[in-house]
Amino acid sequence: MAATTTINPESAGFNPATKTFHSLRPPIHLPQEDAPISVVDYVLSIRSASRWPDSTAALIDSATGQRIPYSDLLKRHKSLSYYLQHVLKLSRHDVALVICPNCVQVPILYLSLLSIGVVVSPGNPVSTGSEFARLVELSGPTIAFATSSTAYKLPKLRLGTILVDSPEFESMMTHTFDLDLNLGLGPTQPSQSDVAAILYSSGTTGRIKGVMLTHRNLIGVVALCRSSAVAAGERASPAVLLYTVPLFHVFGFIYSLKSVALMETVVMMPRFGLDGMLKAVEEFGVTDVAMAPPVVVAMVKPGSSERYDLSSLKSLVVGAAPLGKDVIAAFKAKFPAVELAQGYGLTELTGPVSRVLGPKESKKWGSVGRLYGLLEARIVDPETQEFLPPGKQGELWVKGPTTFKGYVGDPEGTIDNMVINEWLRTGDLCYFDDQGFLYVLDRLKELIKYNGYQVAPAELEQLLQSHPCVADAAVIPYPDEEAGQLPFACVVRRPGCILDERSVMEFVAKQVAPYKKIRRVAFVNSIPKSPAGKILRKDLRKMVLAPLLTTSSSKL
Ligand SMILES: CC(C)(COP(=O)(O)OP(=O)(O)OC[C@H]1O[C@@H](n2cnc3c(N)ncnc32)[C@H](O)[C@@H]1OP(=O)(O)O)[C@@H](O)C(=O)NCCC(=O)NCCSC(=O)/C=C/c1ccc(O)cc1
Repeated sequence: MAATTTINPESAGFNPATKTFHSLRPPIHLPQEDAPISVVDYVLSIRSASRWPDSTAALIDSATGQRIPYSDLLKRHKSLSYYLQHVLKLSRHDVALVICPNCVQVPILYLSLLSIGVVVSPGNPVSTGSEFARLVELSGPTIAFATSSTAYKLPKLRLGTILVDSPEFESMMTHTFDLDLNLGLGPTQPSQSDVAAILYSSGTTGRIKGVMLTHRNLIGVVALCRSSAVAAGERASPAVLLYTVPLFHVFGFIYSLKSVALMETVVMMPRFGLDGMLKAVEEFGVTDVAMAPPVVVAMVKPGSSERYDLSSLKSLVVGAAPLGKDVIAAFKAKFPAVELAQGYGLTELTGPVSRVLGPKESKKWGSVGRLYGLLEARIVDPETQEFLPPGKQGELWVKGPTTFKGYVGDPEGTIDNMVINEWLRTGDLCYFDDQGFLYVLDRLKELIKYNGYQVAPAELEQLLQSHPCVADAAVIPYPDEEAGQLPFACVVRRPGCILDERSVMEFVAKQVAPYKKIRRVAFVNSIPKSPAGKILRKDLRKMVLAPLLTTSSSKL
C-alpha cells in the first residue's frame, strides 16, 4: 500500500479540505429531478440515439437459439404494458413479485412493469416457501410472475400468479392490441421519486430486507453504465453480453436495463453451467460476460475451456465478491487478450460504485477500479469516525443520486444506521491508492459471501438454535477456493443428545435456499461471547478455524 507522505491527493481525486474522494471519470448529467419520466423513458431515449439498426438481436435464448430483435422487443414491451395496465388493471405503486430464472421474457417484463409505474420485486427462484412468504409479507405484492417450476411455492396473491413460460404470456406480448404506441399513461405516469423496484438483501440480523430503489436511482445507474460504454470507445458491432449473474439481484437487474439502453445483444442462460456458458460464447460470438468470481475460478482450471473457441471474448466484468490475485494471474496467463474488469457495487447503491475500465486500468490487479462519475466517497476510521486520506484503510462511505430510498417497512430504523447525512455506510473495509483506485480488504458487517450471494449468519444461527439437540450455535465463513466462503456452523450439543455433522446440515438444508446451506460443521464446548451476549466471531474464527486451515490466520 502506498505511504501517505508520497501521495498527491489530487491524483487520487481527494480533496484534503473536505476529506472527500471525487470521481476521476468525466462528469455525468442526469435529467432534471422533477422531469416526469420513468427509467424506461430514459432507457428508450438513450436507445433511440444508438447507431445500431432495430434488426439487432436484443435477446437470445441460449438453450433454444430463439432471437428477439430490438424491433420485436419494443413491440412485445408495448403489448405487454398495455395488457398489464388495461386487462390486468395493474397500476402505479402496485407491487409485482417476479420469481424467474434468467430467461428472455424477464427483461421485457421488467420494462413493461416499470413503464406503467408498477414496482418490480424480483426474488430468487430457489427460495423455499417460507422464504417467499417473508418476501410477500415485506413488499405486499398484488401479483406474481413466475415459471411453471417455481409458481407452486408462492402464496396466493390477489391477482394470482402469471406463468411467463406459458402460451398465455407469449400472447400477452405478441397480441396486436389496438395500440396507441404512446401509451398515454396520464395519471399513472411514474415520477422519478416513485419506488421502481424492491430488491432483497440479507440483513445482518437474519431478517431479509427489501431495498427500495426509485426510478431516479435506476436512471442514475443507467447513466453510469452508459458513461463507461462511452469511455470504452466505439465498437465496430453491437456488444454481445452473456449474464451468468441472476436478473433478480442488483448486478443482473441493472444490466438488463443498461443493455437495452446501449442496444447490446443479451444471451440468456436459465441455469449456470461452465460448459453451457463457454458453448454459448462460441455459438453466439459473446464479447462480454458479467459474472461472479467463482466463474473465473472455474475458467482458469486446466482443461476447463480449451476445447472452445473463445476468440470473440473481449472482457469479463466481475463483481459480487472479491477475486483473489492468484486467480487474476492465472486468468491473465490463460486469456491474455481478455480484459478482466473488476467492479464493486451493492444493492443499497443500486449496484455500481466503481469499476476498472480499459486494458490499462485492468493492470491494477486486485483493485475494484475507480469511482463512477456521479459518486463521492469517504474512508472513515471505524473507531474514531475520522475521515482518512488515500492509502489509509477504513469503512467506505459513498454519496450520490443512486443511494436507495430505504428499507420496506422500516422507514427509520435501519436506514438511520446506514445513511448518515446522505452518506451510505457500505460496511466494507477499503482504501484508495494514490491514483484513486479502490481496494476492498474485508467486510465489517457480519455476512458470508457464498458464490457471490449474501448469507446472514444470524438467520442460520436462529434455525440451528431451534434444533432440540443444539444448546448453542454460531455460523462463520470458511474460506473456499471456488465459492469464496462457505457457511460453517460451530455447534454446542445439548448434554445427552446424539447429533452428527450430517444431521445438522440436513436440518438446515430443508429450510433454506441451497446457497444458504451449512457446508461444514464443528462441535465445540462453548461459543465465545461478550458480556452483552454478542458472539465474538473473531475469537471463534481463531479458536475453530485456525487449527483446520493450513493457510495463514490473517486470511480468516
Ligand atoms: C454462477 C454462480 C457463481 C454459480 O452458479 P451455480 O453453480 O449454479 O451455484 P449457485 O450458487 O447458484 O447454486 C447453489 C446451489 O443451488 C443449487 N441451484 C442452483 N440453481 C438451481 C435451480 N434452478 N434449481 C435447484 N437448485 C439450484 C445448486 O445446484 C447449488 O446446490 P448445491 O449442490 O447444494 O451446491 C452463481 O452462484 C452466481 O451467479 N452468483 C452470483 C450472485 C450475484 O449475482 N450476486 C450479486 C449480488 S449484487 C452485487 O454484489 C452487485 C455487484 C456489482 C458489481 C459491479 C457492478 O458494476 C454492479 C454490481
